[in-house]
Amino acid sequence: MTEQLAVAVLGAGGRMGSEAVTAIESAPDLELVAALKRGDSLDELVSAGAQVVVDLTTPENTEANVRFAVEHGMHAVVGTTGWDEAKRASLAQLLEQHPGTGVLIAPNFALGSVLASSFAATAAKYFESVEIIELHHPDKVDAPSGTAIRTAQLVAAARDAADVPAGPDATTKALDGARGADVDGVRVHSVRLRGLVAHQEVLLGGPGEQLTIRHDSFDRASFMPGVLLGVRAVTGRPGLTYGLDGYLELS
Ligand SMILES: NC(=O)c1ccc[n+]([C@@H]2O[C@H](COP(=O)([O-])OP(=O)(O)OC[C@H]3O[C@@H](n4cnc5c(N)ncnc54)[C@H](O)[C@@H]3O)[C@@H](O)[C@H]2O)c1
Ligand SMILES: O=C(O)C1=N[C@H](C(=O)O)CCC1
Repeated sequence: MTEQLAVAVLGAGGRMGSEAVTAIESAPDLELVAALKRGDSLDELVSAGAQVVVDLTTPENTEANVRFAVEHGMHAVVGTTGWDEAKRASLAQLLEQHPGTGVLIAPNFALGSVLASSFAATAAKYFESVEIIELHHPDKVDAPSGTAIRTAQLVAAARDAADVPAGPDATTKALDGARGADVDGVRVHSVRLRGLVAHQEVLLGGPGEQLTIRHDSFDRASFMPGVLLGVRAVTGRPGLTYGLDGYLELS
């Protein structure tokens, strides 16, 4: 039998972390060697011999956690939000000093969500208008969601590459926030509602028509195939990968 990959979870007491612990424990090729909660020392990752660290913590803590992992020769799979361009650039620099070490930052692990964002980017240049509505549970601390930010970035890059002008918008008078957040020129609207898990709609409008690309995560089980895919693949993907789409064959 081939050796199991030693995996640690950070944020093991949280909604996603507890689900990831169960998924890793159920995978025959993976061994859960540490499950750290808030307040536990990161040194436990080293003493446990973790090869891959899964970070599902909070936007304030994730950067320090991941940098610690890389500095100690561990690969990391990161689902936590808050990784803006400056933090990613700084991490990429750190990874240059640790050749062979890989980090995956995945704003969304659900394969359907990754596909939906990719489809939206493909469609974006064919429509005058694009706006995003993301809808999540009310215990979420960040807005817009990491998924919506990533989707807006992909959509904006596709429109820029095709020289598509900004979408029409005659608004000159609006209450603060009424038109949502501007992410690279794409309007993103955030809904927080009890009963929801994680949902997103990309609305694409042209003369007389609308295309809506919607994805729903009804349960956090939806994220686990992507977490496991990331854990298994990251050891062979040195450097920084932003988006699970980087590990899939999407074009
Ligand atoms: N990429 C994805 O597919 C995906 C899916 C769901 C959630 N998320 C993101 O994952 C993050 C966690 O989401 P959640 O719903 O599980 O939140 P949560 O609040 O339920 O869990 C976070 C947990 O991390 C713990 N924590 C904080 N700092 C820690 C540290 N240094 N070490 C160990 N534990 C620490 C907290 O005590 C908490 O238990 C959020 O940023 C969320 O947006 C990503
Ligand atoms: O529940 C959350 O929090 C989620 N966070 C990620 C995001 O911000 O996009 C992924 C979806 C669920």
